Amino acid sequence: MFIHLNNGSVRFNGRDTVFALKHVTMCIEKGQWVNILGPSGSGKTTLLNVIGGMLRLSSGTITVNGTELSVLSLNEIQEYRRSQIGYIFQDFRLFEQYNVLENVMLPQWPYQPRKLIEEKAKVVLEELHMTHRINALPHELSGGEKQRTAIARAILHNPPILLCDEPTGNLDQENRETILAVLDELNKKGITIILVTHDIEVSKWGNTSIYLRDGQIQDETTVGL
Ligand SMILES: Nc1ncnc2c1ncn2[C@@H]1O[C@H](COP(=O)(O)OP(=O)(O)OP(=O)(O)O)[C@@H](O)[C@H]1O
Repeated sequence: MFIHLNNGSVRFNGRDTVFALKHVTMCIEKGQWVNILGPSGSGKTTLLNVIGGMLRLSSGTITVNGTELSVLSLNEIQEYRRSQIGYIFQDFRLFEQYNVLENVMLPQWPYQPRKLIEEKAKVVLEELHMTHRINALPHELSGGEKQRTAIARAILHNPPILLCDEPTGNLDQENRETILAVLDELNKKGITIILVTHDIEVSKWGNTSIYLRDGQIQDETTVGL
């Protein structure tokens, strides 16, 4: 099993104690595209963050690609995130002062020679039909172009897993379809996609959908085909 969450719970101890995930068990096979649906506050982003190593479980275990995340040190978790995970967001999270090419290259700057990163970034941006915009600043881009830039940045290091948090939430219908088609192409090349959405139309894409309510998977959900 590529991703195996076993009886995983997340408890936040703030002013109120909140169980964002409650004893969730699920499996995801390599190369799948899994949508996570559910109402606001149901635990979707929490689940994504647990898989991405941004958040530790309060109890239970999660194993990704043979590695149990709870036993990793901080450095090992950072390395896990760097090698295994790409992440895209509804609000794109581009750096406004940098152009498209620089935005794509930035996360890899500490790790590889600049020239090599630039070559790779240009290839990825060409695949995403962004070559004509590599010098543009984020505020000069359309929403779809911003998200294609964010996708290029997220996949530059060839992660096996792409986590998508409402990736089409800020896009019109045409751009939504374009971005989903881009994700579909990446998925066909083998990347595992886990996508959080409110939008039932988006869930028509991919292999399967998980419905969360109040931190738990709903009964009718098909988990792991
Ligand atoms: N850092 C935190 N501290 C305390 N409670 C939190 C924290 N992060 C999330 N929660 C709570 O955990 C629950 C699940 O939150 P989560 O963000 O995973 O939901 P979601 O399904 O992604 O919601 P939305 O669709 O609104 O983004 C919510 O009740 C939320 O208030």
